[in-house]
Amino acid sequence: MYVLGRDETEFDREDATDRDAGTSSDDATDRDGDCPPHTARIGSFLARDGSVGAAVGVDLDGPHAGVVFGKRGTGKSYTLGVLAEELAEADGVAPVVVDPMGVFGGLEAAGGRVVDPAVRPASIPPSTWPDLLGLDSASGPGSLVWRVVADAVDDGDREAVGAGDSASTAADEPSSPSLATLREAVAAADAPAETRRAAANHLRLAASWGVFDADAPSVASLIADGDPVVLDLAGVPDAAAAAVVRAVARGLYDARIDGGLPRLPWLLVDEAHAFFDGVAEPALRTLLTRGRAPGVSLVCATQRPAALPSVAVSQSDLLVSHRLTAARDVDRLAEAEATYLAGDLAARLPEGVGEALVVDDATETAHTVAIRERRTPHEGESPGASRLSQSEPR
Ligand SMILES: Nc1ncnc2c1ncn2[C@@H]1O[C@H](COP(=O)(O)OP(=O)(O)OP(=O)(O)O)[C@@H](O)[C@H]1O
Repeated sequence: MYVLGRDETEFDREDATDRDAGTSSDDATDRDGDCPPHTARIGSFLARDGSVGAAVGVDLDGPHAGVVFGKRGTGKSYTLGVLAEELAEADGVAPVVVDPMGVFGGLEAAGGRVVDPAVRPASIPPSTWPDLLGLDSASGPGSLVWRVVADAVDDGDREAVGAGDSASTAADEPSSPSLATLREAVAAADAPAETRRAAANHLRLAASWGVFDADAPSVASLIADGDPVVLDLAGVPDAAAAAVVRAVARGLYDARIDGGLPRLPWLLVDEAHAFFDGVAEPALRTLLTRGRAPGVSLVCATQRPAALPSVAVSQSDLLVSHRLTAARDVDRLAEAEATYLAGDLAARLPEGVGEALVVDDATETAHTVAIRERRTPHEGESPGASRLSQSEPR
């Protein structure tokens, strides 16, 4: 098997080129052979004549940053699901899937759990709250919310220390005010009535999102057993979904820094473009630029590569691109600035669903890969009129 993302693959680059072209004599053995430990088998090399070559895996021994690109319906979510299945079976890792479209429920067949996301208000920094609520932080209501959250979090920390909580317990499960507590603090604040009313209204709106819970379990405790956790964000308002992604991304990073997570977490984010222009952005950026040091992997899938910051591509050591056609999206791919990608990139992107150009920074190679079929159900079928007319009673 050819292992992407691992500096010392079993084969040298020349060998990989042979395999890419489907000419290696032991292709069949490799295709059907066992998967080496700490490797995710994602598919097989695909030759230009359409023949399938050696198996291709992704290194799971160390952390990675990756992107999965492709036009609608080319197989991005499916590919993310294949990776999640492999992570479900691997030792020492823990996948968390951000599922904005509700298409990863099939991972339950791989031992996964679909959870309604819950976030402690304290896991969103006080300075971020005005933005989260759509308030200008320089405005009266915005600065009031900022101040009230900061005071409530400080009070909570003091109480935890006063109650004799050990530092580590406080770090694992920091106490958090509830939204009701925050609203009470707003009502009692020394501020004009109009300011208090506006701040309270925005907090009430946030409560209606249904994702804030002062007693929500930490993400580290959710993934303690290593089984996949699917955060079902279907139907959750954009701002609330962004808050969830922020809290989870930061929670994984902090848990690894604090030593509170014995596994290497993999955060797989579908429809990732939706999270790079809101409150989740700083946490995702942290994972992209600094996540690998403590062992946190991030894989972002999107149909709109141009909507991701350049850093998403420049920091990724693994790039999987299904078909793209828009020039601005292909340009973002080209920002990988890899000399081995020189030439007409758009022309190198495979046409077929489930086929991808895979760029591996570790070995500085690019290959066409046919992503393998899912073992668990994929729920991302686009609704088609023909399929609907078959299932609807007439
Ligand atoms: N590797 C594959 N093997 C077999 N079928 C696949 C593969 N990848 C994708 N498909 C098929 O293509 C369909 C679309 O794939 P998927 O839902 O992943 O698209 P997508 O790129 O995420 O689309 P969208 O942008 O609309 O979310 C799947 O439902 C599945 O039927």
